[in-house]
Amino acid sequence: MYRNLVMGKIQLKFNSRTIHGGQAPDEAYGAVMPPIYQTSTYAQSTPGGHKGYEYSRSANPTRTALENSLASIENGNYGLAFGSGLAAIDAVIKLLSPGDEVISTSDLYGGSYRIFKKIFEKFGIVFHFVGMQDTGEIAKHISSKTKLIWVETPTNPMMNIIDIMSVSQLARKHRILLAVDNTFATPYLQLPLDLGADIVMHSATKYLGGHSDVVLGALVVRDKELADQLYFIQNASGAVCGPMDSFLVLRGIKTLHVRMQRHCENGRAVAEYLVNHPKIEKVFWPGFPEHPNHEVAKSQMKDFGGMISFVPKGGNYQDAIKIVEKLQLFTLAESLGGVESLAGHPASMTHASIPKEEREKSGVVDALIRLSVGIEDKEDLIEDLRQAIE
Ligand SMILES: C=C(NCc1c(COP(=O)(O)O)cnc(C)c1O)C(=O)O
Repeated sequence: MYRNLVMGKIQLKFNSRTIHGGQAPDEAYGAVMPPIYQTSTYAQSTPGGHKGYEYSRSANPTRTALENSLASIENGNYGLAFGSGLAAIDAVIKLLSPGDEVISTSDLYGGSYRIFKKIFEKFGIVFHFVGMQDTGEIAKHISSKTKLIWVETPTNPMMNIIDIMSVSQLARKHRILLAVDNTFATPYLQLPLDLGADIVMHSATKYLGGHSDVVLGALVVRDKELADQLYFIQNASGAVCGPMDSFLVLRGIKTLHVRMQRHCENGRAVAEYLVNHPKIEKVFWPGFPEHPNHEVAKSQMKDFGGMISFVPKGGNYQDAIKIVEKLQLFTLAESLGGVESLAGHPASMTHASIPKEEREKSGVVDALIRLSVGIEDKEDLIEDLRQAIE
């Protein structure tokens, strides 16, 4: 049970669990960092006579250390690691059967929309995309066929906030699984399992890895039966991550708490600069009291993160492109959550797989710019934005 991780007689708090959670010095030589077991197979003294590992798709000691760490930081009992965030999502949807229905937030990562619509609809899974800022809207779409509610909060890229506890109460009432993509917030800011979710998912490519040097996905659950179903899918489908990537995310997690503090501090400074800028039309950041669900954000988040989206005044496609091309410290690139600040143009990059009329319904207009505010000096970040927007 990783929730109550104890070292000796000390019940560890979150920051300590990012460093020690799920890990102990290696039994062989006392290595403090879990070794990278770069092996696909393990000697057996007789068929089945192994030391708990027989083939690295099924289990690998470095991946096990990462899965234990993931369970520990999300207050779960079981962690699972995959080759990417979308591979983790793939595993969750494979819990379902043809004819089952999923209610998903209508503002979500473009790749998540794509795997739902372009991959799993072909196998008979029905997806409804709903504005989830009001839990009542979700309830209107529940039927006897609804088996999963898929939440991102904050959402990518409109920064909508969804009330996890409220949605979990609705899901539980109808015996529907609730999965929360916790990529933008991370467990430093938000603990979906504590708020009633059944499954937490991460693109660990982002804040958990934290250095833009690995692609990896994660799931964390508390229920053993659900964990066993997901471990079966993980092994049977085989979309696992390797030991080197597992090591990189293990190392990233160790500084998650200090990095998130700086992401939040810099995020606030950038959001406040933009919202007071005469050439900026609208800024989307859950830390503003004017944010539609700011009170929900305050109730379920420790702080408001480093992800921000904004629209330049009178903005169109060209205005947005001109700004992102002029940025020098913010790097124009896909992805988010690394130590370096990144800028993106969702309409033509991360959300290009969503049809224009569909994405514009949730506010992803051609002029929208998304920022992943890193941990550089905030004065430099603001100067970069000033010269790009002027
Ligand atoms: C690459 C980007 N997003 C990946 C992502 C994913 C997919 O994770 P991958 O590790 O890229 O497969 C899932 N959920 C959220 C909220 C995400 O943001 C991006 O938004 O730039």
